[in-house]
Amino acid sequence: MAHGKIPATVVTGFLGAGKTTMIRHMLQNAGGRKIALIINEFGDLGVDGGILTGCGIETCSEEDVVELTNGCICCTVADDFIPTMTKLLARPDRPDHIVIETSGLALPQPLVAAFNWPEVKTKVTVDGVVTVIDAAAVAEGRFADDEEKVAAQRAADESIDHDNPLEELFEDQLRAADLVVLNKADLIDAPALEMVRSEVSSKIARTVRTIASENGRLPVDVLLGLASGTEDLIAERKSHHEMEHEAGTPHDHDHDEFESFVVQTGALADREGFEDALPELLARHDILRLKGFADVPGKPMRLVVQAVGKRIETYFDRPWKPGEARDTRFVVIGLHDGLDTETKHQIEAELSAAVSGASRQAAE
Ligand SMILES: Nc1nc2c(ncn2[C@@H]2O[C@H](COP(=O)(O)OP(=O)(O)OP(=O)(O)O)[C@@H](O)[C@H]2O)c(=O)[nH]1
Repeated sequence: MAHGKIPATVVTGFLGAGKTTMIRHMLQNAGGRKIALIINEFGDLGVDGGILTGCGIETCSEEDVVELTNGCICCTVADDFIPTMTKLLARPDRPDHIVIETSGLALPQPLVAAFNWPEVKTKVTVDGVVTVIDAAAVAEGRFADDEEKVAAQRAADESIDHDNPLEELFEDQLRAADLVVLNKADLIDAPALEMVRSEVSSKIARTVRTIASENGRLPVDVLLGLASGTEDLIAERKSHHEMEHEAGTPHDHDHDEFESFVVQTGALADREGFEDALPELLARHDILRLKGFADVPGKPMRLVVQAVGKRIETYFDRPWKPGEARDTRFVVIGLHDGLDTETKHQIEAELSAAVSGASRQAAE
């Protein structure tokens, strides 16, 4: 597109739903489109940016990835997102499309609303909000089990309205959607998938397209080119937070509900033992998500570690660069209440033991 507004796609979705995997597939199949990627990463370590820039795709140069590392878009739109966008738009090589991956913990509404800011509105339009969900998790009822109870409680008592923030966040992400991707369809059967589809539809007042995917492998034309102009529609897709404000019950919108911290350990001496130990370690401390990179001695490649619930995945993504520190670092994300300083130290010690193989030796 030589002139006119640049379309921007906002990819949102819960932790570990498969946003990065989908975007990576999209970049690999961009079909000549020049896509600029903005990543809003929760935590100190831009792991998703690292994974995407490490993908080795010709069309995906490191300069095209811009990371916002200081927290949720919702709180940093003014001082972080807008300048990033302005900088991107000032570049001589205009992208054909902008893709923004939001943090798994961000509300999409404020971000989409930010496209109405004067500096941005004249140059960019929101092509669509694509919400990726982990259909396998939803099929297990992970965001649905207490729904009625919570709704009833909320109606009865405003002061407990954040008792189930994960579920609210999930619903807010669905409400903002122009397209919902039911990812991880490979992990469930057809009836379960249909159940998830109708549950998703029941949470969205409008008719929104849903599409099943495995590892985010969807034709790029399905994801890009929705031409929704969502910035003009987002006021109708209110989040719980916005509705509560309008109801005149301002509350402490506290991102401290979630907490992330970075753990740096020694090199990964015992990959198998580490993978075996990890699910229990995460469950023991109610960790929502762990991801990072590891140095496996003797291997020229960097090992990516991904963990969501019981599912652990490790793979080598790219060689360590000359001069790059072969660090082993993980971002750990959990609920704020469950992560006091003592617990963090405990997690750090347990991760170090698992990485070094000490925990396996102790068990034997
Ligand atoms: N079985 C299966 N696994 C998947 C699928 N899509 C993604 N995964 C895996 O799920 C994990 C999380 O995927 P990501 O793409 O990192 O998820 P994300 O939404 O970017 O996660 P956050 O960055 O934490 O918000 C990875 O281990 C993926 O390989 C899928 O369709 N099926």
